[in-house]
Amino acid sequence: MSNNLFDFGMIGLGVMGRNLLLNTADHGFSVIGFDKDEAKTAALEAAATEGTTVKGVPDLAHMVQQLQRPRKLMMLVPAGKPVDDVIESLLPLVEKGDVIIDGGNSHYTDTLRRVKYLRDKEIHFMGVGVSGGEQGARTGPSIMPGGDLEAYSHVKPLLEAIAAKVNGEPCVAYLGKEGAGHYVKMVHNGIEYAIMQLISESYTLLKHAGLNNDELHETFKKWNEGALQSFLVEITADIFLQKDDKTTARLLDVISDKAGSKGTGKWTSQDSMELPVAVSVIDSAVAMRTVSGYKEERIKAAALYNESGAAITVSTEEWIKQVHDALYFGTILSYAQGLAMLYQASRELAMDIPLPDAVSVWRGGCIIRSTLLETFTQAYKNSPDLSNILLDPGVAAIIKSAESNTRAVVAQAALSGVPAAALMSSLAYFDAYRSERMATNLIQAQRDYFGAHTYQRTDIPGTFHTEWNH
Ligand SMILES: NC(=O)C1=CN([C@@H]2O[C@H](COP(=O)(O)OP(=O)(O)OC[C@H]3O[C@@H](n4cnc5c(N)ncnc54)[C@H](OP(=O)(O)O)[C@@H]3O)[C@@H](O)[C@H]2O)C=CC1
Ligand SMILES: O=C(CO)[C@H](O)[C@H](O)COP(=O)(O)O
Repeated sequence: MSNNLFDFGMIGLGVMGRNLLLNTADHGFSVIGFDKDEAKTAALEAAATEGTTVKGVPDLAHMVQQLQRPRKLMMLVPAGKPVDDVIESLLPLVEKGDVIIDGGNSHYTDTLRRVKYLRDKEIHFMGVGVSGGEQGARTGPSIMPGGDLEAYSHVKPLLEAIAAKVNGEPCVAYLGKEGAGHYVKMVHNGIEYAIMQLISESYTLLKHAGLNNDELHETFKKWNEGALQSFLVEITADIFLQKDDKTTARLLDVISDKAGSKGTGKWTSQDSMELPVAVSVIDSAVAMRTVSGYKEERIKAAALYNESGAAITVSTEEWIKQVHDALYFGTILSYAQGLAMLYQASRELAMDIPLPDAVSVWRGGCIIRSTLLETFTQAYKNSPDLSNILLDPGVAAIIKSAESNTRAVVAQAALSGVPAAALMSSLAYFDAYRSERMATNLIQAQRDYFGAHTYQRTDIPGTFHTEWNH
């Protein structure tokens, strides 16, 4: 710490801000934090590792005055108005050339607006996605920065120090202009929703075959030692064992099935439609969280439509293998759709997102980290401008190996009446994507029939309209 000035300041000392700041201090940076909740500010220093330089201050101006220039400040406050409020409180305190970072889950259009607003005042504003939850923030998250390169040069050493490491490489890279960091984080979360939905469908399909919590734990634990190795499969295995501290049940069995959400999955679906890019597995995941909220209607519908579905016909061992492959297939389709969205957004929104770097950054620290990302890294090494990872021969070989079991699971889910919207969606997307000729020629005919919307022909160039025989 030179001149008694601090290297880095944090505004918002909740789950993410406190842990990221302590992580930063552990890497030799002197840090200072402020939260409008005085109790959180007061608790900061006691949580620091011995020998690190960490200070909590109850006043924002006091914090800003104690930062080295150009000042490097991050906020980790809830998205929306709190971010604008923090910016307004900072404006009288910061100077030309300072760097303000929003590390929360802000919508990228808000980030674009804020970048412009602050650029006019010669303040750098960076939208930086951070993933890894509480533990990741404390020990090494995946970090997705976007913004101007000059600002990035000021914070690069610090972000590289605190990020998760994979094979010694930090899980952070410059991901493009202005809103690119938050765009990549939004799509990361869309993929997160899709994979979580696929895992929950796999859970219900295995339960349908009679697996209890201990067997589910063993199954997911084993899966996590193989091709499905990932953070989400790993924590799922743990979840089955957690005991409830209020009853004799396992905790999972007493958790309500109404799923919450803060909106990033929905934003991914909404923005995919603007581009447009098809992210149907993500859409299904968002829709299923919504359906989960219809609890009272679902209870009535369950009584009305209570026919039991067909039993599973294969052995439990074979069913576990089939569900494994279906989850693997669906997971690849989730990444494929998210990455295709980034590919398109990078061009349409002129954000210059380097896809190989985005994939590399996701390999460690974040919620969607998995060994599959090594496969995708290789795919981008072979072909850096790949529009969809399904077109990579290595990925195609994996998909083909899992395809037949995926079909078996989707068919069985339909016959048994087990909800499996994301798995079904992944297979439906795949079948459309691999169709040289789809049935959408009929849609074109219908559009021209009722609305003279015109169509193109397969044999003659040009645009045509027919007076259909009504
Ligand atoms: N939790 C997670 O796993 C992840 C969260 N994120 C994102 O990170 C951001 C922060 O999340 P998280 O840490 O979980 O949220 P928390 O609610 O735990 O912490 C936010 C903190 O910011 C404080 N705060 C709000 N407004 C101001 C202000 N104007 N000035 C100073 N402090 C303020 C809040 O105080 P008070 O409580 O008094 O309002 C609170 O202490 C969000 O955008 C979230 O979506 C990203 C990745 C993972
Ligand atoms: O950003 C995160 C992880 O990367 C959040 O933890 C996650 O998105 C939570 O979202 P939701 O509450 O909508 O499930």
